[in-house]
Amino acid sequence: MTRPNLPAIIDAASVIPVLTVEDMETAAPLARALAAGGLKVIELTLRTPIALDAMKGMQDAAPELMVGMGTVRTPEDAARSAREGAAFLVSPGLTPALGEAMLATGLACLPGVATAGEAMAAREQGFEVLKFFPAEPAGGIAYLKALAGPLPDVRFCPTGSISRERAPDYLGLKNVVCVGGSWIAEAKDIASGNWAAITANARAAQAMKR
Ligand SMILES: O=C(O)C(=O)C[C@H](O)[C@H](O)COP(=O)(O)O
Repeated sequence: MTRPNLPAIIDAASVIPVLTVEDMETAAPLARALAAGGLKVIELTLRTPIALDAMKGMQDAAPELMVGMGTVRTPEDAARSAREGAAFLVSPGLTPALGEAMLATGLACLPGVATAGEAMAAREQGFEVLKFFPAEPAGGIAYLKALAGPLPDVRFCPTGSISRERAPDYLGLKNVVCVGGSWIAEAKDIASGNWAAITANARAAQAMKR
Protein backbone atom coordinates (compact mmCIF):
# COMPACT_ATOMS: atom_id res chain seq x y z
CA MET A 1 0.00 0.00 0.00
CA THR A 2 1.53 3.29 -1.07
CA ARG A 3 0.89 6.28 1.14
CA PRO A 4 -0.42 9.09 -1.04
CA ASN A 5 2.36 11.57 -0.40
CA LEU A 6 5.28 9.14 -0.16
CA PRO A 7 6.32 9.46 -3.83
CA ALA A 8 6.21 13.26 -3.53
CA ILE A 9 8.58 13.19 -0.59
CA ILE A 10 10.99 10.73 -2.14
CA ASP A 11 11.02 12.56 -5.47
CA ALA A 12 11.75 15.87 -3.76
CA ALA A 13 14.55 14.74 -1.45
CA SER A 14 17.84 12.93 -1.78
CA VAL A 15 18.93 14.27 1.60
CA ILE A 16 16.55 14.92 4.50
CA PRO A 17 18.01 17.16 7.20
CA VAL A 18 17.20 15.97 10.72
CA LEU A 19 16.66 19.03 12.91
CA THR A 20 16.18 19.66 16.60
CA VAL A 21 14.76 23.06 17.52
CA GLU A 22 15.46 24.08 21.11
CA ASP A 23 14.39 27.71 20.85
CA MET A 24 11.22 28.86 19.11
CA GLU A 25 12.98 32.02 17.92
CA THR A 26 15.17 29.92 15.65
CA ALA A 27 12.35 28.02 13.89
CA ALA A 28 11.47 30.61 11.22
CA PRO A 29 15.01 31.67 10.25
CA LEU A 30 16.09 28.02 10.20
CA ALA A 31 13.24 27.14 7.82
CA ARG A 32 14.09 30.07 5.58
CA ALA A 33 17.79 29.17 5.58
CA LEU A 34 17.05 25.59 4.51
CA ALA A 35 14.54 26.65 1.85
CA ALA A 36 17.03 29.21 0.51
CA GLY A 37 19.41 26.33 -0.12
CA GLY A 38 16.77 24.63 -2.25
CA LEU A 39 15.70 21.88 0.16
CA LYS A 40 12.07 20.81 -0.05
CA VAL A 41 11.79 18.18 2.70
CA ILE A 42 12.92 18.42 6.33
CA GLU A 43 12.48 16.27 9.43
CA LEU A 44 12.00 17.94 12.78
CA THR A 45 12.56 15.73 15.82
CA LEU A 46 10.03 15.46 18.63
CA ARG A 47 12.90 15.72 21.08
CA THR A 48 11.98 19.10 22.51
CA PRO A 49 8.71 20.23 24.09
CA ILE A 50 8.30 22.98 21.47
CA ALA A 51 8.73 20.64 18.50
CA LEU A 52 5.15 20.78 17.25
CA ASP A 53 4.98 24.56 17.62
CA ALA A 54 8.31 24.80 15.84
CA MET A 55 6.90 22.69 13.01
CA LYS A 56 4.09 25.19 12.52
CA GLY A 57 6.51 28.11 12.73
CA MET A 58 8.66 26.52 10.05
CA GLN A 59 5.69 25.79 7.79
CA ASP A 60 4.52 29.42 8.12
CA ALA A 61 8.00 30.81 7.43
CA ALA A 62 8.67 28.59 4.42
CA PRO A 63 5.40 27.14 3.06
CA GLU A 64 7.28 25.45 0.21
CA LEU A 65 8.90 23.05 2.73
CA MET A 66 7.39 19.66 3.55
CA VAL A 67 7.97 19.45 7.29
CA GLY A 68 7.76 15.96 8.77
CA MET A 69 8.03 14.90 12.40
CA GLY A 70 10.79 12.56 13.54
CA THR A 71 11.42 10.71 16.81
CA VAL A 72 7.83 9.45 16.66
CA ARG A 73 7.91 6.71 19.30
CA THR A 74 4.33 6.16 20.48
CA PRO A 75 0.90 5.88 18.85
CA GLU A 76 0.05 9.19 20.52
CA ASP A 77 3.14 10.86 19.00
CA ALA A 78 1.95 9.74 15.57
CA ALA A 79 -1.65 10.86 16.03
CA ARG A 80 -0.70 14.21 17.56
CA SER A 81 1.89 15.00 14.88
CA ALA A 82 -0.64 14.22 12.15
CA ARG A 83 -3.31 16.31 13.85
CA GLU A 84 -0.95 19.28 14.10
CA GLY A 85 -0.14 19.11 10.39
CA ALA A 86 3.02 17.05 9.92
CA ALA A 87 3.69 16.27 6.25
CA PHE A 88 5.12 12.83 7.08
CA LEU A 89 6.27 10.77 10.07
CA VAL A 90 9.64 9.19 10.90
CA SER A 91 10.40 6.85 13.80
CA PRO A 92 13.66 5.48 15.19
CA GLY A 93 12.15 1.98 15.52
CA LEU A 94 8.84 0.21 15.04
CA THR A 95 6.36 -1.61 17.25
CA PRO A 96 3.10 -3.16 16.02
CA ALA A 97 1.05 -0.50 17.84
CA LEU A 98 3.14 2.35 16.47
CA GLY A 99 2.88 0.91 12.97
CA GLU A 100 -0.91 0.76 13.21
CA ALA A 101 -1.08 4.32 14.45
CA MET A 102 1.25 5.54 11.70
CA LEU A 103 -0.83 3.82 9.02
CA ALA A 104 -4.03 5.24 10.52
CA THR A 105 -2.77 8.78 9.93
CA GLY A 106 -2.73 8.17 6.16
CA LEU A 107 0.57 10.08 5.99
CA ALA A 108 3.79 8.96 4.39
CA CYS A 109 5.84 7.18 7.04
CA LEU A 110 9.44 6.12 7.35
CA PRO A 111 9.47 3.69 10.27
CA GLY A 112 12.88 2.83 11.63
CA VAL A 113 14.43 -0.62 11.36
CA ALA A 114 17.94 -1.96 11.95
CA THR A 115 17.77 -5.65 10.98
CA ALA A 116 16.46 -7.93 8.23
CA GLY A 117 13.76 -9.26 10.56
CA GLU A 118 12.58 -5.78 11.50
CA ALA A 119 12.49 -4.80 7.83
CA MET A 120 10.40 -7.89 7.04
CA ALA A 121 7.98 -7.12 9.87
CA ALA A 122 7.63 -3.52 8.67
CA ARG A 123 7.03 -4.70 5.10
CA GLU A 124 4.39 -7.13 6.36
CA GLN A 125 2.67 -4.24 8.12
CA GLY A 126 2.47 -2.31 4.84
CA PHE A 127 5.52 -0.04 4.83
CA GLU A 128 7.71 -0.09 1.76
CA VAL A 129 10.24 2.67 2.50
CA LEU A 130 12.03 2.36 5.84
CA LYS A 131 14.47 4.41 7.84
CA PHE A 132 17.61 2.33 8.41
CA PHE A 133 18.66 3.49 11.89
CA PRO A 134 21.23 3.91 13.31
CA ALA A 135 22.80 3.50 9.88
CA GLU A 136 26.52 3.59 10.59
CA PRO A 137 26.54 1.66 13.91
CA ALA A 138 24.03 -0.90 12.56
CA GLY A 139 26.25 -1.98 9.68
CA GLY A 140 26.14 0.89 7.21
CA ILE A 141 26.67 0.39 3.52
CA ALA A 142 27.74 -3.25 3.79
CA TYR A 143 24.55 -4.16 5.66
CA LEU A 144 22.29 -2.37 3.18
CA LYS A 145 24.04 -4.07 0.26
CA ALA A 146 23.47 -7.44 1.92
CA LEU A 147 19.73 -6.73 2.32
CA ALA A 148 19.23 -5.81 -1.35
CA GLY A 149 19.27 -9.44 -2.55
CA PRO A 150 16.79 -11.08 -0.16
CA LEU A 151 14.60 -7.97 0.31
CA PRO A 152 14.35 -6.48 -3.20
CA ASP A 153 11.00 -4.80 -2.48
CA VAL A 154 12.24 -2.74 0.47
CA ARG A 155 13.86 0.67 0.08
CA PHE A 156 15.66 2.62 2.74
CA CYS A 157 16.41 6.08 4.02
CA PRO A 158 19.56 5.41 6.08
CA THR A 159 20.05 7.83 8.96
CA GLY A 160 22.35 7.90 11.96
CA SER A 161 25.94 9.14 12.10
CA ILE A 162 26.08 9.65 8.32
CA SER A 163 28.49 12.43 7.40
CA ARG A 164 28.28 14.65 4.37
CA GLU A 165 31.32 12.82 2.97
CA ARG A 166 29.65 9.42 3.36
CA ALA A 167 26.19 10.44 2.09
CA PRO A 168 26.98 10.07 -1.66
CA ASP A 169 28.14 6.47 -1.11
CA TYR A 170 24.82 5.62 0.53
CA LEU A 171 22.92 7.38 -2.27
CA GLY A 172 24.72 5.16 -4.78
CA LEU A 173 23.09 1.99 -3.37
CA LYS A 174 20.18 0.60 -5.37
CA ASN A 175 17.95 0.10 -2.31
CA VAL A 176 18.52 3.63 -0.95
CA VAL A 177 16.09 6.40 -1.92
CA CYS A 178 17.36 9.17 0.35
CA VAL A 179 19.58 9.71 3.39
CA GLY A 180 18.93 11.61 6.60
CA GLY A 181 21.47 13.53 8.61
CA SER A 182 22.00 16.29 11.10
CA TRP A 183 25.08 17.71 9.40
CA ILE A 184 23.06 20.18 7.32
CA ALA A 185 21.95 22.18 10.35
CA GLU A 186 24.20 21.52 13.31
CA ALA A 187 23.15 22.57 16.81
CA LYS A 188 25.99 25.09 17.08
CA ASP A 189 25.01 26.82 13.81
CA ILE A 190 21.35 26.97 14.83
CA ALA A 191 22.23 28.36 18.27
CA SER A 192 24.56 31.00 16.88
CA GLY A 193 22.25 31.95 14.01
CA ASN A 194 24.79 30.99 11.38
CA TRP A 195 22.09 30.84 8.70
CA ALA A 196 24.55 31.36 5.84
CA ALA A 197 26.39 28.17 6.77
CA ILE A 198 23.11 26.25 6.97
CA THR A 199 22.02 27.55 3.55
CA ALA A 200 25.38 26.52 2.08
CA ASN A 201 25.06 23.04 3.59
CA ALA A 202 21.48 22.77 2.35
CA ARG A 203 22.53 23.74 -1.16
CA ALA A 204 25.28 21.11 -1.17
CA ALA A 205 22.87 18.49 0.18
CA GLN A 206 20.22 19.31 -2.39
CA ALA A 207 22.81 18.89 -5.15
CA MET A 208 23.50 15.28 -4.08
CA LYS A 209 21.77 12.89 -6.44
CA ARG A 210 20.85 9.29 -5.95
O1 LIG B 1 15.62 11.46 16.77
C1 LIG B 1 15.38 10.59 15.94
O2 LIG B 1 14.27 10.43 15.46
C2 LIG B 1 16.35 9.63 15.49
O3 LIG B 1 15.97 8.56 15.22
C3 LIG B 1 17.76 9.92 15.39
C4 LIG B 1 18.14 10.88 14.26
O4 LIG B 1 17.53 10.57 13.06
C5 LIG B 1 19.59 10.87 14.14
O5 LIG B 1 20.13 11.12 15.40
C6 LIG B 1 20.10 11.82 13.09
O6 LIG B 1 21.21 12.50 13.52
P1 LIG B 1 22.72 12.13 13.12
O7 LIG B 1 22.96 10.76 13.60
O8 LIG B 1 23.53 13.14 13.84
O9 LIG B 1 22.78 12.26 11.61
